[in-house]
Amino acid sequence: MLRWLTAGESHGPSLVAILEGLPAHVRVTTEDIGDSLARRRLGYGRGARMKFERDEVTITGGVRHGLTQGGPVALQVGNTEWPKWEKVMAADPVDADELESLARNAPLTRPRPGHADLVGMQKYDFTDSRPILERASARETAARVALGRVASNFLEQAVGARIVSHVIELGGVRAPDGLWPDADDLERLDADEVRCLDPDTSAAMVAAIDQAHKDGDTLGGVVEVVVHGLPPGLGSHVHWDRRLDSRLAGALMGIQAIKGVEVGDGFALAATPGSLAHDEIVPTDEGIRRTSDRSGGTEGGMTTGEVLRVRAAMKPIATVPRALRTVDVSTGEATVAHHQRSDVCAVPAAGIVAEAMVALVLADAVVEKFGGDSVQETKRNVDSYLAALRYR
Ligand SMILES: Cc1cc2nc3c(=O)[nH]c(=O)nc-3n(C[C@H](O)[C@H](O)[C@H](O)COP(=O)(O)O)c2cc1C
Ligand SMILES: C=C(O[C@@H]1CC(C(=O)O)=C[C@@H](OP(=O)(O)O)[C@H]1O)C(=O)O
Repeated sequence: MLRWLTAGESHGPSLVAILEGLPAHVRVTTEDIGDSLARRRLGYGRGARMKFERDEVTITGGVRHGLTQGGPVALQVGNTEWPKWEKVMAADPVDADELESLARNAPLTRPRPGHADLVGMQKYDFTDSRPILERASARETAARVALGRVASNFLEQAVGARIVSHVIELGGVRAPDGLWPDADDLERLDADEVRCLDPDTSAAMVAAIDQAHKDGDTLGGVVEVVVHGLPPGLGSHVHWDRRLDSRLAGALMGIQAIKGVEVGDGFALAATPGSLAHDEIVPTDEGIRRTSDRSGGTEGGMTTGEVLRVRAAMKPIATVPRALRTVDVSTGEATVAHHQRSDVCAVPAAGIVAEAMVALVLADAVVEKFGGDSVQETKRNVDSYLAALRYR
């Protein structure tokens, strides 16, 4: 079993993360993780913070000379904003007069609709939304992406699986159906401002972001994560919580602002007659194959060996510049929500976070099915399973 955990606040000194349960000999370096973190910062429509926040990653445990050692992998992503927040976010008590003199520390009493602010204050008994928004912030996704890179290196080295995401809808602009990337399209997608495969759609998405920016508004969209090279049989049909689709859906819904998940053609299948909704099975010279990939590479909660496709729908950024109505909880008066800076659209970045979550779930499923204390052992187990597969 793989376990992972993150800690840290948006303006604290750093985020930390631990991944436990990976075999030894997974090749991974600080540079690999830095590359993945840089991909999360790409994307047209992100706010001011992305221009000056750097993700300073340090691996602090579990890796030696570029190889995992079998113990928990621990890492830290430094927040370069920290010096400005040293007092406001200090772990130890700070002199009350000094704190009061800091404009940055003024209590946030106008909770933002669409954020954890209000309900978090109610639940955790705070009169200031700072302690809530610091942890609810999607800054935390940097830690997940860092762990996701370790998991995805493992998947590639043990199984040969490769993960890539793309944006299929943004601000209501939709890419043509039936278009999904090969693993080799990753660089091309990263070079596109909104990580969309189709250049015309990409241009329309960029225009939609410009318009939203002008209007003081924000946008959401849909990302699709595509995984090539998975063996059949990850997950299981035998129990709801062992189903891979259920585990993937939970992981994707666990990303801030994700409000819907689809596996394969998802909701569209609900409106399709059964004769056209499934992937027919045919004999070919290369063995048994499916004629299409509407199911997104899972049947009965298990991978089929076809391309895995899962989608996540992100709501528009909740800190809307044209601020939304709220209540000032210190007075009970109607007012508008506080707004400083924020992203206009973070859908391309959400795709990178979704890749990380999918990588972690799949790595867990691989460890569960194939075991192994070294990657070599996992790979031998995968190879022997594939060699013995009936009905290939
Ligand atoms: C990559 C990424 C970046 C985000 N950036 C912002 C942002 O700049 N401003 C904002 O208000 N919300 C941002 N969000 C979304 C909020 O964190 C999210 O709306 C909030 O957690 C509440 O959503 P929930 O109800 O789904 O948790 C971002 C989300 C993601 C995944
Ligand atoms: C810092 C990141 O994203 C942040 C996520 C976020 C939110 O409310 O979720 C709000 C913004 O932060 P701030 O309120 O400090 O401007 C984003 O920049 C990041 O992705 O690294």
